[in-house]
Amino acid sequence: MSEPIIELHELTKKYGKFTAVDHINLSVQKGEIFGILGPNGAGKSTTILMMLGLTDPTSGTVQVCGINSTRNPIQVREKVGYLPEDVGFYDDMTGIENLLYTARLNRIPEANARTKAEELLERVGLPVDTQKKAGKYSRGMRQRLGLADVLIKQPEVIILDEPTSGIDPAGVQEFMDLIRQLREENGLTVLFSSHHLDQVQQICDRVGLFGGGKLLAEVNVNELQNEEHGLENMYNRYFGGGKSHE
Ligand SMILES: Nc1ncnc2c1ncn2[C@@H]1O[C@H](COP(=O)(O)OP(=O)(O)OP(=O)(O)O)[C@@H](O)[C@H]1O
Repeated sequence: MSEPIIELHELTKKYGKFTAVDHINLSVQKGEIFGILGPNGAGKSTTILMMLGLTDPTSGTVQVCGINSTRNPIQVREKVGYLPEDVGFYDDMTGIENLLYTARLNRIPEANARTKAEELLERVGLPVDTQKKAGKYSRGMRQRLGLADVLIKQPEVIILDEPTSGIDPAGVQEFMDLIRQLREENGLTVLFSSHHLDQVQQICDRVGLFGGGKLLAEVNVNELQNEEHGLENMYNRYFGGGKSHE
């Protein structure tokens, strides 16, 4: 049975006379991996910011886990983990120290926090007892630590913005497998915003194509399964252009 966990209704954001997000209606179901695709300036980030309650809509509504993000931004952020493209850490602290810091901010009891942090480091494939400071981590290690940092508060929804950029191909594959496992084992709902069409096609159940502030189409990725570049062809039908969407 499907159960909507993210619901946008006529969601609109204007900056002066400019409409960045234009009457978007969308329903993402619990346990779905939903892709957000579109060219620069399509309104993807603004939509995500409204989901997180970090910017207010001009009109329309956004609900996540049944909570109105605009009216109750703090409650929403307790349920939603957000991994931005460039994660910020305390660079002079180790991975586990960073996780414990986030755990304290989220009022996770100290005793549980250490066990949880160690479990998560293992889960994302980072060494548990290293003295290496986060400032010395490679890009791929930072993304893995970012994912652990998002997961420590046990969110119901995670929003990943270009999570694989700068990671080598083997690392990308591991990262994607991990996301899928998290959905399967924990019933996590994932919003995956990326310009990498092949990754989106590989991991997502459905994809929303954003353009000019509008949700132009919702694509069921299963229906493209037999087409090697199915999503890319579909993207090009809407937005034109060549192979790269970096
Ligand atoms: N604070 C702001 N003030 C004015 N205009 C803004 C503001 N934030 C975003 N915009 C405009 O709104 C439009 C949508 O921006 P948004 O960042 O949501 O696009 P995006 O799809 O996330 O793009 P990208 O792929 O480049 O991240 C853009 O034209 C942008 O210039």
